[in-house]
Amino acid sequence: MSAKFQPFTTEYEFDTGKLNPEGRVIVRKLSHMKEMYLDQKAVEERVEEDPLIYEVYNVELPETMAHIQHCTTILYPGKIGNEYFMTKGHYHEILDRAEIYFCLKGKGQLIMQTKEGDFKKLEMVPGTIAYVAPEWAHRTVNTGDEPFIFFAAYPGDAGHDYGGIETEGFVKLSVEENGEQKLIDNPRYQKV
Ligand SMILES: O=P(O)(O)OC[C@H]1O[C@](O)(CO)[C@@H](O)[C@@H]1O
Ligand SMILES: [Fe+2]
Repeated sequence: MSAKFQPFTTEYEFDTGKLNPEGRVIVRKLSHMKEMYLDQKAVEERVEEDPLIYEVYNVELPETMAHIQHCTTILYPGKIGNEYFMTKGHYHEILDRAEIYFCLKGKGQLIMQTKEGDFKKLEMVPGTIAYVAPEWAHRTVNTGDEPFIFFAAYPGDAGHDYGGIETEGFVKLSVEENGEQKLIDNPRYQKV
């Protein structure tokens, strides 16, 4: 009797950060996440141009606990107003599912929070392995001037819950002020 699922490899392309085969690709432009940036005037000014913010290359696997989802994310450099390009960010639908990030290129931040309002920021450069512990929502931010690329792996059944994050965002926002990166309180955030 043979196992139901066969082992396989996927190739990481060092120059682009893409996977081969590409798998399931998620493309997020500004128009897909307009309400997530604080400066809505800056959003309106940029939305016609609709900059590409990030792409995720997902190895296609069943969404069950038996599997380990894995993907690369290419988060482009840029800002909307003074807020750095970032991913949407999410809790896992099954809240206590963890995740591992491995930074491959560029530099950025991993910002995290719990439903109780705890907040944590980790800096990521090539070689950094970050552990997103169970119950922490996670978002990445590109604070550099080249693509920020990382590999992620997480339990197959974790799912994505964008709930409150789509409407009010994270506890803190990552912005540039006078040429310096800063975390500021998010005026829209309310503890659920
Ligand atoms: O789902 P979001 O928050 O838009 O961001 C995509 C992120 O989620 C993951 O696909 C998995 O949690 C990451 O690899 C990726 O960066
Ligand atoms: Fe996740």
